[in-house]
Formats: sequence, structure tokens, C-alpha cells
Amino acid sequence: MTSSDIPTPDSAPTPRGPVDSSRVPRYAGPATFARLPRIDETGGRADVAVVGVPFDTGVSYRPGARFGGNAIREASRLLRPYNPAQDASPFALAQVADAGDIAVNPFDIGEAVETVEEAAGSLLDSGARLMTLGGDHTIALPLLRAMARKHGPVALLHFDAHLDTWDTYFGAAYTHGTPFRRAAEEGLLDTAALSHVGTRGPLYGKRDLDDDAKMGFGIVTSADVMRRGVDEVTDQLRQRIGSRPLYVSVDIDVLDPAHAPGTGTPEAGGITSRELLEILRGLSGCHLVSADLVEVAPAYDHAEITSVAASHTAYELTTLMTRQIAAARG
Ligand SMILES: N=C(N)NCCCC(=O)O
Ligand SMILES: [Zn+2]
Ligand SMILES: [Zn+2]
Repeated sequence: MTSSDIPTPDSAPTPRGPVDSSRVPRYAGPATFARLPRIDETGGRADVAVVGVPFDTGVSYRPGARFGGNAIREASRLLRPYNPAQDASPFALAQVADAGDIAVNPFDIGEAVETVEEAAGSLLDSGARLMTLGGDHTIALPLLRAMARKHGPVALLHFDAHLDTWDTYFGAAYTHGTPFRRAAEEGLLDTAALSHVGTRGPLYGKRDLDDDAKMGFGIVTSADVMRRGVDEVTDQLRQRIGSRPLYVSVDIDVLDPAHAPGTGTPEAGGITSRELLEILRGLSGCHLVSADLVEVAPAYDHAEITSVAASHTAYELTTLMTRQIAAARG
């Protein structure tokens, strides 16, 4: 590549947008996220790559999140191109493309983790930010490894019913309950800006909380969101994050089972989809480098409740990223 090949802010081509649902019925044709082009249809170019990771070998309870990405793509057919809550047309601001699925080994967690890290790394190297659709929460570890390689230690905003900072399950280090302990041990996280949001439910012991706090995490429980309200909570999170590179990881079980029944380890007393979407919208000043959305298990879903909530969550995250990309281009 010569220097003249390096895209400059002014030379960014007009993004190729989604299929127009006023001309082609939205239920027609194969599903990509939000009916966006596949990455091979944009010449391999994506400012934001939506990528699936069909993997659920790391779960401790109900399996099925390997089907999450495609369920979210199906539910995302109903999304529309203008996002009034953020006053933005995300798919016109930057190229968002569906990069398909990372083909990971379902029988070897260690190999799967390596494959995700490599594939995520090459998408990041191509200049894309990632909107990853899981898959179970194990995949956050290789994603964070790829992020840290590019950005250094990142701020983490983790929406989940669970801490996911446990040590091992049955002696296994790589599971969906342990990604953030591994990430902390490996120095992938900026310990001054780590937050869980929406945690609740029984733990193994008080020590779980002590260990978690030692890693640097602050906690906003689902009850805190209810008592203090979305605006106050979001202000506090934003202050903590500041201008650091931010990675957002959303486990769909952060939502109450009434809002997300289709997941493997549901816990009563969660936040609403309205609260989740509003907190995300409040992050518009933050430097969001990539995000994941995990633990959608469509076999336990009803009427696509969970995958619709997930598709809207990914839409808000994608909007945040495209707004920042467009603002940086000026
Ligand atoms: N990451 C999710 N969804 N769940 C973790 C639950 C771990 C456990 O069974 O204790
Ligand atoms: Zn969870
Ligand atoms: Zn989780």
C-alpha cells in the first residue's frame, strides 16, 4: 500500500446502506444485521463490522447461545435507518457491514478462544470497530485481548446479571462465568474505569464481591438503577469512563426475564429494555471502540422478545460508534 492508498477523512466513500424495506419486504431474503450489506459486498470495507460468534461451549447451565447471532439478525429486519433517540442515521454516517460468523471449534474452548482473538484482531487491523453478536460470554476474553492489543488497556462497561469474574468452573479457566477475571489478570483492562451494571441474584459467597472489588470493578446493581434512575447512573458511569477507550459488553440477561426470557442463566429482578437502551444512549460522549452482545439463546425465547431487545441494543451501540466515526471525520 502506498501512502496515497491510505483513506483520508475526505475520501471515505458513501456508505452502502441497508435494503430499503419500503421496496423489498423486510421479511424477504436472507438475514444480515439490519438488512445491511455483507462485508464482501462492500469490497471488504467496514467502519463497523457486525460479526457473529456461534459458540456456547462455555456455558454453566442452559446451552443454545450458539444460535443467538442469527436470531438477532432475523429480529433486526424491523430496524429502520433513522434513530430518533440519537438523532442519527447510523448507516449513512459510516459503513456498517455484516461480516458473517467466525467459525469456531465447538469441541475445544481453548482453540475457539484463539480463533476469536485472531479473527477480531484482523477486523480491527482493517480499521473496523466491532459489534460482536454472541455466543456465550466466554468470547469477551478474546475480544478484550484483541482490543488491548490495539488500544492498550480499555475501560469496560459490563451489563449483566452476573459478575463473570469468577475464577474457574470444574477447573476450567475459560467459561462464560470467568472472562473478566482472566481479562483483569492479563492486564487487558483499565482498572480505573471498570463497571458492572444490572447485577443481582445469589452468589457463591461474599468473597465473590470482595474479589471483584479487588480487580477494580464498581457495581451499579439493577436495584440501584431502579432507585437512582437512569440519568444519575449514566452520569456517574460517564464520569468514570471519561475519554478512555471504552469497550461495552452486554449480556442480554442483564434484562429481567420478562424482557429477555431467551437466555441461559436468567435471574429475576432485572432492568427493563427501556432502561438499558437509555443508559446506552447516554454514552454518546464516550470513545466507544467496540462492543459485544452475548447470551441470547433463542430456544427459550417467545415471540422473539429477547432477540428484538438484542437487535435494538446492537442498533444503539452501532449508532454510538458511527456517530463518533463521522464526528472524527468532521
Ligand atoms: N455469563 C453468564 N450469563 N452467566 C454466568 C453464570 C455463571 C454461573 O453459572 O454461576
Ligand atoms: Zn449473565
Ligand atoms: Zn455474562
